[in-house]
Amino acid sequence: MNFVVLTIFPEMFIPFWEHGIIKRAVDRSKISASTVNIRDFAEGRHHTTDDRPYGGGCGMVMKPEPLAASIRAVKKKQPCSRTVLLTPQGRVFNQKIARTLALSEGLIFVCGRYEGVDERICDSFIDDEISIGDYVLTGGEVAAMVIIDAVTRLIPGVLGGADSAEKDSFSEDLLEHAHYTRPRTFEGTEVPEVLLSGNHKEIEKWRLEMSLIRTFLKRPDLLKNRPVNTQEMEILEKWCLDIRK
Ligand SMILES: CN1CCN(C(=O)c2nonc2N)CC1
Repeated sequence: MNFVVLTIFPEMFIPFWEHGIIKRAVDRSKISASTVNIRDFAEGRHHTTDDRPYGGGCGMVMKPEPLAASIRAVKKKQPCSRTVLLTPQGRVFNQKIARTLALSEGLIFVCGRYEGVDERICDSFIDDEISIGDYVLTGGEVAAMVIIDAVTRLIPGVLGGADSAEKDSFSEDLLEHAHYTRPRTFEGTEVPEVLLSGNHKEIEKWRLEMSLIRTFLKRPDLLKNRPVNTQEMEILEKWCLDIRK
């Protein structure tokens, strides 16, 4: 997987590439990660990347020429990569989209600033418009980091076997069960007995139960259209929870 981020603030990504899961993935050659400064593709003495909006109004708009030139330059090296524009107008990012993006050969993230990018870029150079949520950021960079983090951990071989992504929250469209570690008693509160039993069948059953109940209580929307198998329905019925209400 090749990640390339087009931004006018490449320095934002230096610490991001140098820590945690991203660094481990780069060191293990599971991903490549780089930035391209859009300003390097802007003409004129000041390498201007933005201008006033046609039709008037407040704020500035990112000019199409530097964006087009920088996207073309990257696509020339990575013709099979998908271009992703970070924008509040995009489909809202979730684990399902992360899993799909993780199958791509490469992703080129276009990080807008100001009021956004010239619409002609969206029309002719963008494969995917993605939002990380219904709020307004100052730029697409943080959104790109969120997506790169979530996608990288899904790439085979990036997470060690012990912390594989299969049992994540949302891996089966359920929230994760509660987690506990030592000490066994913390400020008078005990770890659930079943987790100390060594009975893996019971532990798995408890974990599924906790995931289902937590999802029902915290994110019932995730259950609304999710097929529920017999075992799961029995658990929900045991808790007298009707998910179809
Ligand atoms: C120009 N700039 C405006 C603000 N912006 C976002 O709010 C955003 N990006 O991805 N999810 C989001 N929400 C990114 C682009």
